[in-house]
Amino acid sequence: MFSLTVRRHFMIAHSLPREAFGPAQGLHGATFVAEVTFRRRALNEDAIVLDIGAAGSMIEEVLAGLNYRNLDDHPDFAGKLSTTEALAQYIAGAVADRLREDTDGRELAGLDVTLRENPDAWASYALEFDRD
Ligand SMILES: Nc1nc2c(c(=O)[nH]1)N=C([C@H](O)[C@H](O)COP(=O)(O)OP(=O)(O)OP(=O)(O)O)CN2
Repeated sequence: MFSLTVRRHFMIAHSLPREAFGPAQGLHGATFVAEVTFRRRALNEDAIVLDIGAAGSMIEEVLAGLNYRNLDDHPDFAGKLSTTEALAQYIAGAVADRLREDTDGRELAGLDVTLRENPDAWASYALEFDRD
């Protein structure tokens, strides 16, 4: 299995209104580093998993919908907790949607999104693609 990872960052504000989150129940900001790993069983005819530039553009498109937003007001997170884990799942789903629109992208085996909150804490979500 081959993999390619491309990294970008984005900034958000949000609150996590559950007792478990202590001071983070209040509105606070976060700068996340998003690492998206694309997995592929066999390289394409250009001997790559995916073009790095194309992968970066795809990630930027997805993150543009989150960057500088207060996620408490974002319709996709209405009634949901925008935890690092939930954000990783959301980004993975949105990147997967874009890959499905691309003939070569449909050949991928899956992807992983790792979101780093800070150098000591991160969360990941893995998606395996069904092949019919
Ligand atoms: N599993 C997760 N735990 C926490 C998340 C998360 O997304 N997933 N998020 C937060 C807060 O948003 C923030 O990032 C950190 O809050 P904070 O209370 O400052 O940090 P800690 O929980 O590490 O420290 P405490 O000692 O509990 O205050 C929190 N947790």
